[in-house]
Amino acid sequence: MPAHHAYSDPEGLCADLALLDMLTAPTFIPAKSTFKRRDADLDPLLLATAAAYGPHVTRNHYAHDFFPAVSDPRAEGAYDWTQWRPSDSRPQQERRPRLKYVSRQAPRSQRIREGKLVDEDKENGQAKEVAGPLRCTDNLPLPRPKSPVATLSQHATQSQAGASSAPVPPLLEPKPELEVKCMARTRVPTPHGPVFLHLYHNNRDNKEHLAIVIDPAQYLEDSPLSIPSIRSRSLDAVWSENETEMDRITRGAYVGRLSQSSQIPSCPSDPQPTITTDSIPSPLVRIHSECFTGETIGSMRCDCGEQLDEAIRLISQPITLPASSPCAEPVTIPGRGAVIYLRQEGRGIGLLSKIRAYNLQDLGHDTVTANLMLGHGADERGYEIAAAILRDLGLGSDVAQGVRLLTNNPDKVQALEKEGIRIVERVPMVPRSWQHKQHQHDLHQDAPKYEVAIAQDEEKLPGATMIGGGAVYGEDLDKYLRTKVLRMGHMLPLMDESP
Ligand SMILES: Nc1nc2c(ncn2[C@@H]2O[C@H](COP(=O)(O)OP(=O)(O)OP(=O)(O)O)[C@@H](O)[C@H]2O)c(=O)[nH]1
Repeated sequence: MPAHHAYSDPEGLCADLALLDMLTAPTFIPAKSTFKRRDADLDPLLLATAAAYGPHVTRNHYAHDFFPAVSDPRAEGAYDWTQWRPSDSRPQQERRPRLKYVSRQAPRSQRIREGKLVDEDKENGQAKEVAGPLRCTDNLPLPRPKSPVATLSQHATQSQAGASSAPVPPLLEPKPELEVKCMARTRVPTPHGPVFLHLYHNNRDNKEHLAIVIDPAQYLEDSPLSIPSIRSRSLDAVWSENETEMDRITRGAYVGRLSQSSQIPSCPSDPQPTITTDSIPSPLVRIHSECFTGETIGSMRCDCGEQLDEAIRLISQPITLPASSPCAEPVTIPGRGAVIYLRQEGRGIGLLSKIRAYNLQDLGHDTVTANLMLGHGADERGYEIAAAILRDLGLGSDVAQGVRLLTNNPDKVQALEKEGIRIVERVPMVPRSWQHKQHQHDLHQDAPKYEVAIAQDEEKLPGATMIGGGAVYGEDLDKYLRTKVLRMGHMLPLMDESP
């Protein structure tokens, strides 16, 4: 760069400023006129702009220190010291004008917070959307700060109090109190019977988590017992004064079975019967994490597809209640419960990392080590949103019956209990191939390989996901399940150790 890149030409200066304006404007503003051609060896403004597009420099930082010569003519390399005299006798206006440019962009951190900027995915160098709460047509209450970690005034007071005072916690932005809202609900017929699919938004992440509610008793006009329906409070709420009955029905806030002849919007105040008999078991609930490979393309590296189907099947099983007196008939009620389907692909590490982890597994590492080698935790999932969805559905609260949780994972039980969900029983999820193996073992010692038995027995069984009513099996799956038991503490007896 020439030592004296002078802005003695005011026309050139204006053109540069207009160009900078255009390049740093929050939205693209087409140039009003063409820019004057200048033949500097290296134009510092263009260099600065190019540099600002690099990975670690934001555009509004260029004037601070990247090209110090722009704002300070005495900075290193910027000033021709051979011209220096003890006192510069030239009048002020003859000196080189200093370029002062103030970007109109907010600081990068603020733009990221406001969701106007995409952050960089450190792992693959691609831009990714910054996670932020979903905002669209919903009317979630404004986030309320819980108890801030440390306020500015606390910081000021404590730092005045001197070094002996208690350590000041770092200034962190308080997380907004978690809110979930069921945006829509609809009936979906499945091989196991009808389910109500609920789609949730929340103010913590930008994922669309789901609840698959199994409660066909809601269709029955004369239910044998008064059992409370599993319904979303946020869905049944009135969202605005202007909401019409048709608006409510379209988003799924209706009762009974929707048809051309039955269109009854629900009411937030619809009375819910309380369970009067102890003999009705608590609803069966599964918290399931998304697994594209297992659920959609039938991967047999894991049992996720099978587990999703098995959970819906188990929850949909009719429940036979014991007869209340020797001469009374036993009563059968439809199955009740829900699968909360969390978008936490790959135990929270995402599909990209999970695919990479599979390659590491092919090299001989187990699922836990593969995650760690990629710089992730063994399990990065959280269950606050699942708990909030359960509460919204009236499941697992203290006043309600509590839930029976379908899982082998001790972390899930602990995390949900920490969130205040009452778990009255843990129901194990035994892999179907292990159930078969056990069955074959019980029948006779030299049973055929369980894979063959499974293929013959269950090939045609209908079910949810690509796996349907069948079972996944094979070497990959066995390794996966063993790692869950041996390294993640899953409560499942290993086949070779069971009788
Ligand atoms: N990182 C990683 N994630 C996997 C792998 N295989 C499956 N997953 C993910 O593991 C999750 C499955 O977990 P869940 O079905 O909730 O079950 P769990 O927590 O293991 O325990 P259970 O409730 O006992 O089934 C899904 O998000 C899958 O995508 C793998 O090899 N690596």
